[in-house]
Amino acid sequence: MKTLKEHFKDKFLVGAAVNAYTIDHDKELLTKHFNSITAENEMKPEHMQPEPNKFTFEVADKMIQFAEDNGMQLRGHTLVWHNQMPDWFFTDENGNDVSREELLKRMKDHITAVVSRYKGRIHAWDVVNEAVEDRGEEMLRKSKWIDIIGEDFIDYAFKFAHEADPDALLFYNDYNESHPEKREKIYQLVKGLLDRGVPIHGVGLQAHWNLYDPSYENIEAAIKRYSELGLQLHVTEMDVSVFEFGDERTDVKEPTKEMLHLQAERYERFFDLFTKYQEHITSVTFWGISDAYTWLNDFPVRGRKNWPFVLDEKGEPKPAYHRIVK
Ligand SMILES: Oc1ccccc1CN[C@@H]1C=C[C@@H](O)[C@H](O)[C@H]1O
Repeated sequence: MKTLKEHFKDKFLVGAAVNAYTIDHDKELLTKHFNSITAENEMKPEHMQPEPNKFTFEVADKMIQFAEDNGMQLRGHTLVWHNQMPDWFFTDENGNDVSREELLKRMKDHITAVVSRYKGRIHAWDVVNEAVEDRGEEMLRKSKWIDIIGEDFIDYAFKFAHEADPDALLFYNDYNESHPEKREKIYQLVKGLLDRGVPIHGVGLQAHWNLYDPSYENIEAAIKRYSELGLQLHVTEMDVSVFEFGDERTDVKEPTKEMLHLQAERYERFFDLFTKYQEHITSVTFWGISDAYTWLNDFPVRGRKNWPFVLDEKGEPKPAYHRIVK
């Protein structure tokens, strides 16, 4: 039976999100199936610069070394986001918001320190994560970034990253990327960046999907729409939850046969779409390695187990695996 990376080797990279534990514990499974990794949390600002001018690179250094030692690429995640930022980033010594100039300096210093450290070693960066508002008239979500700097915080983030590593592929990354309303906002945001000459090279589709949503039609429409921008597309955080978003039931202690069957159906159709658009989609990353661990065990319901991947809790292929590696 072919491994994931073997089966898709002529189509796109196949990646997995890793953490400080799985990079060691799941080394064999990682090197068997994947040729790309992403740090699930360890390269986010709260982990990379927890205190002003105090960078903690140890785990990230270990991950990039693991990737290079095993012929893998590494996707940097993420430089500018409204979540998982260290508290100090937006405030002065009195706890007040810093000025636009000061926050731009802190943004530049963070991006320059992190991106230049891994210059030429990190294949792609999620420069800005989840800046678009899900619903309503507003294009961009409220955040300390937009409150203090303004809407051009996004332009600056990409410019600083490009200055630090001109060869890195720079991505805008978001979830609910296939919902028509948000799709159009993401499209307009990225088109605006391109029109202003901002160095952006790709759109990251997080692909946090489930057994019921989004529709194949909406996914295909999103892939086609983003492809019109002429940029690379990365599926960056794929998982297929067995629960519909908003379903907070806690009575399911293991996936039912029906769930596994529907999940296999969905995964097959998803990867058929990725294959159909492989000239645009150059990387597909699962937001974990196997059902042994997923962030969905705690989101949106803390402590509620989920089984979103194609490898089970023992790292063995599930029905979905056999429908995509066919
Ligand atoms: O942040 C969200 C809020 C609501 C829905 C989905 C998301 C997805 N957000 C992702 C999920 C997990 C984190 O580890 C990733 O860094 C983030 O990009």
